[in-house]
Amino acid sequence: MIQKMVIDEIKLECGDTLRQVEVAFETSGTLNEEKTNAILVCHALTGDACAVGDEEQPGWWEGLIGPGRYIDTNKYFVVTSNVLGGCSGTTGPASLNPETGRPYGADFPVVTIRDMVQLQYLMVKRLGIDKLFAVVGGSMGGMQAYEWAVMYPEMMHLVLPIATSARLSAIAIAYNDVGRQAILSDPEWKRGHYYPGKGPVNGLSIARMLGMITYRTADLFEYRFGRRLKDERDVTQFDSTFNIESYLRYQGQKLVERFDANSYLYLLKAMDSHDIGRGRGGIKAALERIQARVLSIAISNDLLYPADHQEEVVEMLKASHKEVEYHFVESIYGHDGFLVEFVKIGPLVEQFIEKYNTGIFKQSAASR
Ligand SMILES: CC(=O)SCCNC(=O)CCNC(=O)[C@H](O)C(C)(C)COP(=O)(O)OP(=O)(O)OC[C@H]1O[C@@H](n2cnc3c(N)ncnc32)[C@H](O)[C@@H]1OP(=O)(O)O
Ligand SMILES: N[C@@H](CCO)C(=O)O
Repeated sequence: MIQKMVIDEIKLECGDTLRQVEVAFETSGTLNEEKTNAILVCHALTGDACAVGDEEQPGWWEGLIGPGRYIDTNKYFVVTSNVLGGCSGTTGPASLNPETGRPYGADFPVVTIRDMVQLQYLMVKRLGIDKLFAVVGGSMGGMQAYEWAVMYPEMMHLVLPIATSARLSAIAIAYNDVGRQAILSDPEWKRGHYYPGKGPVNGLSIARMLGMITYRTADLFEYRFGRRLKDERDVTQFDSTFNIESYLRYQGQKLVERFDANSYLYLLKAMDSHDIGRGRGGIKAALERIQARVLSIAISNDLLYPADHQEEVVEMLKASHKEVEYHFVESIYGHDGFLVEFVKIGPLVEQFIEKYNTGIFKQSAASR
């Protein structure tokens, strides 16, 4: 079940201060008496706080987390929150600005991955947790996991960045900008002040279509759709549609129904700004701060977060004598493998966290 808390204020990297910040979060499992069994899960671009879910709403990582699953909620207390700037319960551009009583729209301040993590830190502290057992996340969630380990090195024992990197690649920034331009050039964007209207749904839908191409692979599309047409029309007809086109359009429409275009723009910007070395003397210097043991997982054919970028970070961690484990997972999905390949990723996550849990936390009687 999704809960809410309000954080009085947060000072952002851009210099602005946000007040009365709402945070939507989900908890699963039981926090032990010593408050040592908490795992924070960070979500990707269009994710939300519903990672584990319940009977009413499936969670986007329910294949990985739950009772008796790879991250076992009979043992661990799992917390997930919607990110700052999001549109699923946490304060974002569609929220009411307490100073004007109107939605922020494009007046919402620029937020970074570091700002998201700072808000999560305030939430975790409010929950009475002084040290997390682990922080885990995929994609933009993995960016947050890296930032957690750098910003609050004493706050966790383990960090598990998956399908991500320490800095956003040029190709990912490039794709982000095409998505952004699709939204900005939609006349319904109205300079970001389109509420209570639906806003630039066409632009957002096109941005998602492009996004989906980057989250998957050519092999997957070839295997699933090939050159099959959606209906019996001949390919020489102007309005003939290939199955892959119909699939992408469907995915575009589906996102429009659950996501706010301004949030999409702000989260893309946050991803673009992601570089753990920014203002810290470079990535290697930033990694020096990390105290947690690291499990890094890369996925084959990840167009946005190529394995060699992740391997580069792993080598830097090793050179700094950090404890780090690295795995390369083969997947026809490419980047989105982190949302699908539970049978491959799950055992790696489980073995890593179970290897270190002895002595770090004692299972409370209630959770045995
Ligand atoms: C970490 C995060 O927070 S990210 C947020 C996670 N995102 C979500 O949970 C929502 C987005 N969902 C997804 O990205 C995917 O569903 C995943 C990754 C969870 C699973 O991927 P897949 O099993 O490959 O699903 P896929 O991408 O093929 O989509 C299937 C949908 O496409 C539809 N579809 C398939 N082929 C076609 C076609 N030719 N034409 C139109 N629609 C099609 C299916 O009917 C199905 O519809 P439904 O979603 O309404 O049931
Ligand atoms: N499917 C993921 C891709 C970005 O990691 C999402 O929609 O957030």
